[in-house]
Amino acid sequence: MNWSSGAWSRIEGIYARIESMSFIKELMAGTLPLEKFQYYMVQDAFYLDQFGRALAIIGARVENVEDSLAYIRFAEGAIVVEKALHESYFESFQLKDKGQIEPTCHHYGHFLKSTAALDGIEVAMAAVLPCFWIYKKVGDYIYQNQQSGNNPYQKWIDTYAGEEFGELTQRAIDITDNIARQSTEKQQQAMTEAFITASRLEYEFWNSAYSLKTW
Ligand SMILES: Cc1ncc(CN)c(N)n1
Repeated sequence: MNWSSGAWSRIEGIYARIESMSFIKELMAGTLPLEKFQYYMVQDAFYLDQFGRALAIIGARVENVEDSLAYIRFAEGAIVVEKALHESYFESFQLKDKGQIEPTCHHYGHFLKSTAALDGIEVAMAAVLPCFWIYKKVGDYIYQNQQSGNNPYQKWIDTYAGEEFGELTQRAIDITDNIARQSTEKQQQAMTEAFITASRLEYEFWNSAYSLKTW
């Protein structure tokens, strides 16, 4: 069995809880209060900045040149493509003040950057994987189950349910599985721990947006 299949089986409970979160249900129905989506977007702009840097650190550290290039491209994608989605929402909300980073985003971003910089490269790759994989799953889940055709959050849904994001996700899974094959059992366990932590933080990220959590 690939490392990724085993790791995903460890987060099935967390993922099931994500699908049934109020934030996700209301996003799917298009009824999520704008205030909660705006909070999420502001925090996510801070998040993407940190996620992009974590990916760039991995790109700089990984030995294989093709893998290095892949992570550098992932970093570019997070900063350019996903941020463009945010900019379009900021524009339509006429949001000028980009606010401040709140506790969950602060914790998650720093977890990713410190793991990318200080842990084994295989652990760093495992830590960033839920950021791709959970979003792809959630995007597909919403896309396949949404009822209303007039959803203000459709652009967000289409981005993560889209083919392009699916290809990036698969590439990240494949590279991480490949490095897991070259890792010891102890290293693989550390990878799984990092994968679980990041998945918990994905849950907390949406949860904190729903409760508008501040310092
Ligand atoms: C918190 C979070 N995690 C993941 C993604 C998708 N890269 C995102 N935009 N925001």
